[in-house]
Amino acid sequence: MNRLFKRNYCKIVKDNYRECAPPKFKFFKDTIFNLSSGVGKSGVAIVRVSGPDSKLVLKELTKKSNIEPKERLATLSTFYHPKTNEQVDKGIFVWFPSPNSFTGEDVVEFHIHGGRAVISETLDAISSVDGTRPSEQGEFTRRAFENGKMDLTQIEGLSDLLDASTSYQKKIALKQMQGSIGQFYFSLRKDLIRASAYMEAFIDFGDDAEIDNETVEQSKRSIIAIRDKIQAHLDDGRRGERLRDGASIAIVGPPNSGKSSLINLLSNRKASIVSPIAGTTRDIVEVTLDIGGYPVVIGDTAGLRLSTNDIIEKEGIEMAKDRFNQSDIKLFLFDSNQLFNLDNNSNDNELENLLNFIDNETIIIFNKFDLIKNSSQDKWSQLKSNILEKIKTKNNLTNVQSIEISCNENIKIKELISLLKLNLSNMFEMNDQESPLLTRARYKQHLTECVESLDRYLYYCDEDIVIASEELRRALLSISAITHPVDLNDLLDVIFRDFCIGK
Ligand SMILES: Nc1nc2c(ncn2[C@@H]2O[C@H](COP(=O)(O)OP(=O)(O)OP(=O)(O)O)[C@@H](O)[C@H]2O)c(=O)[nH]1
Ligand SMILES: [K+]
Ligand SMILES: [Mg+2]
Repeated sequence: MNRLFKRNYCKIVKDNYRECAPPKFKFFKDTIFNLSSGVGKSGVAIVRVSGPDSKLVLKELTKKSNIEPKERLATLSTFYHPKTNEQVDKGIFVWFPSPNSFTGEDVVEFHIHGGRAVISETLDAISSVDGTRPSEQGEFTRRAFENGKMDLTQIEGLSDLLDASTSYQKKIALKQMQGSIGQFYFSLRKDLIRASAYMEAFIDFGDDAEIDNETVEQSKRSIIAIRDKIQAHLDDGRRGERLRDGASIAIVGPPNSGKSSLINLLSNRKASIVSPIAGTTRDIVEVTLDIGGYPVVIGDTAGLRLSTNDIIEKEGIEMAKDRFNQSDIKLFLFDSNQLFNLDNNSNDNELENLLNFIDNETIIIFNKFDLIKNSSQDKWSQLKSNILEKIKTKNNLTNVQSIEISCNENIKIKELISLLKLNLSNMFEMNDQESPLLTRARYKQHLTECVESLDRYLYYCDEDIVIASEELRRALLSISAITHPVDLNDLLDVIFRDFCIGK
């Protein structure tokens, strides 16, 4: 490669890197404060102060004008109101000097007794110090972002962490808050910069560049590889969606097999009407649950009686079928006793048709197992394996999962839950190490735009190098926008609106 070209190439890479470096410190003038722990009476409350006058606040509240607080160590102290000199509380403060704090600024935390009067007097004491004001919603986090302590994906991870209601959601949010997804996008961006710098240098130098075709081809190949990596990340098989909305589980089966009894048992409440009348459930009854730390939405459905003439029931059955087809995990419930008493020689069309539904994502549940007498167990086992074998051959399945339970007698319900956990963990944790979970629609949008630009680049790069290079630049902007968007204001307002006052 020509030396001049090489130098130009390096300069372009450097400039681009600089462009996507995290922002510099902002040096906000105001010192902000607020209650950071939950509102209401509590054992301990935490009031956080951030900004240039944090140390002044500490001096005023401790009445020690030459205090040299220990860094990031809990110190017991009495706190006073600077105006009245009255004692406010006795508690602990922790001093986090800039830049080693959450916001990057000087921060002091007061750990005080969590009574309403103590909290309000402490806030009043702090507000009486010059240069301080109460924080706005999410303002501490916003400062952390604007001072380059966190990128936008980390902040979104923090927001998810505060919202997480299951341990799996918590695990993913914590990873994201610590930068997993941000680093993934950052490294994609770096690769893209390196690959595209060849193109830019080529344009700047034109024919003088004396770069061989092989160099251009190589740059093209690496761009194709990056494009494919982003596309693979985009094709995440709804994993991100499931994380947010929960995996979808459907309970289906013939009428009166105990579907509503099962959803009530799993959700520990009377969510759906149970009765001995076949055809009780008509609509889909949904319950959001945490099973083994995974978020799920379970739907109870109308009993599948394929031969019915009742139009309302028919409608319910259609809904049940749709729900079955859209679900990640399907629980197909049979009444063991009913199966047991079927006349072996009769060709039960209804049952045959029902068996067609069962696929790889189905767990077959033989409910009402309490009704199978001990003396009939051998006969039952035989019957069961015949049915399972039939399902396998009929639907071409290598394996079917099944379990015998009783909703009324609480037989093997724990085992059923373990089986569900196993299926959920296989589903949620798969490919976890390959690329981070696509957790937000916002990322999806930017990445899709990025891939579209790269596709246009690949289309144009042999025809019009200027257009092609412009597309590369756009691809870079799209991916940068995920962690460090150019037009921030609207986006930040939306994000920080979700945070509480003291965060
Ligand atoms: N013996 C016994 N009876 C059960 C069991 N589970 C449910 N039942 C009874 O079976 C009847 C039907 O139960 P449901 O839960 O309403 O059944 P379903 O499948 O929702 O019925 P549809 O909504 O009409 O399709 C009720 O009388 C339940 O008490 C069980 O494990 N053992
Ligand atoms: K019923
Ligand atoms: Mg029901």
